[in-house]
Amino acid sequence: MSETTSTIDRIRALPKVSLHDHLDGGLRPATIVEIAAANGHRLPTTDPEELRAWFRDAADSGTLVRYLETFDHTIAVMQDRESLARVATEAVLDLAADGVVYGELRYAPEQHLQQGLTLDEVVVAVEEGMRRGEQLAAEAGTPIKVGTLVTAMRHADRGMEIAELALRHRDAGVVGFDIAGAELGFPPSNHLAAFDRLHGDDFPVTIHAGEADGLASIADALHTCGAERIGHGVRIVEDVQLGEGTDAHGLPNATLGRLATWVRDRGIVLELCPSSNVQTGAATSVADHPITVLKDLGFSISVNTDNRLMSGTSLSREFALLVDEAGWDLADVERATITALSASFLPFPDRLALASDVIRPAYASALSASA
Ligand SMILES: O=c1[nH]cnc2c1ncn2[C@@H]1O[C@H](CO)[C@@H](O)[C@H]1O
Ligand SMILES: [Zn+2]
Repeated sequence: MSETTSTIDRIRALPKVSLHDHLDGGLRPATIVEIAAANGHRLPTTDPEELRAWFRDAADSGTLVRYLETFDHTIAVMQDRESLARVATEAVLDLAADGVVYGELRYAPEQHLQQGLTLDEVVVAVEEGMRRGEQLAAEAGTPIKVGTLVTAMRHADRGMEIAELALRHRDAGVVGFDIAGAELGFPPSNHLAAFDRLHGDDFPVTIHAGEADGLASIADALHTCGAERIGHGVRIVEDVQLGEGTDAHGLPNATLGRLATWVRDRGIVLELCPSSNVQTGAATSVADHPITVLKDLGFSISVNTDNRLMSGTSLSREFALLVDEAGWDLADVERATITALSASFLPFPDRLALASDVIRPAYASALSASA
C-alpha cells in the first residue's frame, strides 16, 4: 500500500497527457447526486461515497455491454446547459489536479438531447465549461489545455450528422471525432461516409476498435476508415505470438502477423486503458495486461483512464499500477507520455512547446533524482 501511495504521488507530480477519457465516465459522485436531486433522476444510492463504489462494482461486469449500462446514470444528469458546463469544468480541474497538462475529453452529443437541447447547444455548453476549467486550473497553478473529441454512437445512424457537428465547432475546441458504444456487430465502416467526410475536410479521427471485437475491427478502423489512432486496440495482441527470451537488441522474441506488423511498424498509436479492460474482461489483470508486452515489442502505446468514475481511477493511478505491478519504470512513463503527446490532435507548435518546456525537463529531473 505505501509502495503504491508513494508511486502514485511521484507520478501525480509529473506532467502527463490523456488521450482517452470519456466526459460522461468521469463525473464526481457528489455532482451526480446534486444534479439528480434537482432534476428528479433516481439513483441507486444518494450517498456520494456509496455511489462511487456502486459505479465501480457495477462496471466490474466482465462485458462491455453491461459496463456501458452504468452510463445511464451519468448521462441522465448531463441534459441541461449548466450541468454540461459544470461537468466539463470539473473534469478539467480533476485532470489538472492529477498532473495532466494536455487532455482530450470525449462524449456523444446525441446522448444529451433528452431535455430539449440541440446538438450545437450541447457542444457550446461543454466548450464553455472546458474553457472555464482551463482558466480556473491556470489560476490554481496547475495549467492544463484540453481538446474535445465529439463521439458518434456506433449503434445509431447519426454518424454524418455528428461529423458535421464536429466540423462546425472545429475552431472552438473540438479537435477530433470518435465512435464508441457496443463494438461487436457494429463495425467502424458502418460510419464510413462520416469518416470520408471528415478526412475530406482534413479533420482527424480516432476509433474505438479491438476492445470487444478482434483484429477485423482494428483493420476496418485503420484501412477502411483511415483512423489516425485506435481507441483501445488491445486485441492486436491476438496477432502476436510470443516466443522465449529476447533478441540481440533486447526485443522479446515474437512472431507478428501482417496487421500487428502494420500497427507496430507504421507507429499507429494505441489508446490503451488497462483498468477498464480488466473490468470488461478484455484483460485479466493490470500485471498481465498486453500493454507491457506491446511496449516491449516497440508498439506506440499511450496509457489512458477511459472512465475515471467507472474504474475508480486516474491517469496517475494507471501509471502507478503499471509501475508497481507490471515492472514499468519512469522512463517508460515518460515515453508513453511523449507518444501520447505526439499522437494528440493538438497543433504541432503547441506539442513542441509542451514537450520541450514542460514534459522533458520534469522527467529529466525526476529521473536524475531517482538515479
Ligand atoms: O471503453 C469503451 N468502449 C466503448 N464505448 C465506451 C467506452 N467507454 C465509454 N463508452 C461509451 O462512449 C459514450 C460516449 O462517451 C459513453 O456514453 C459510453 O456509452
Ligand atoms: Zn473508451
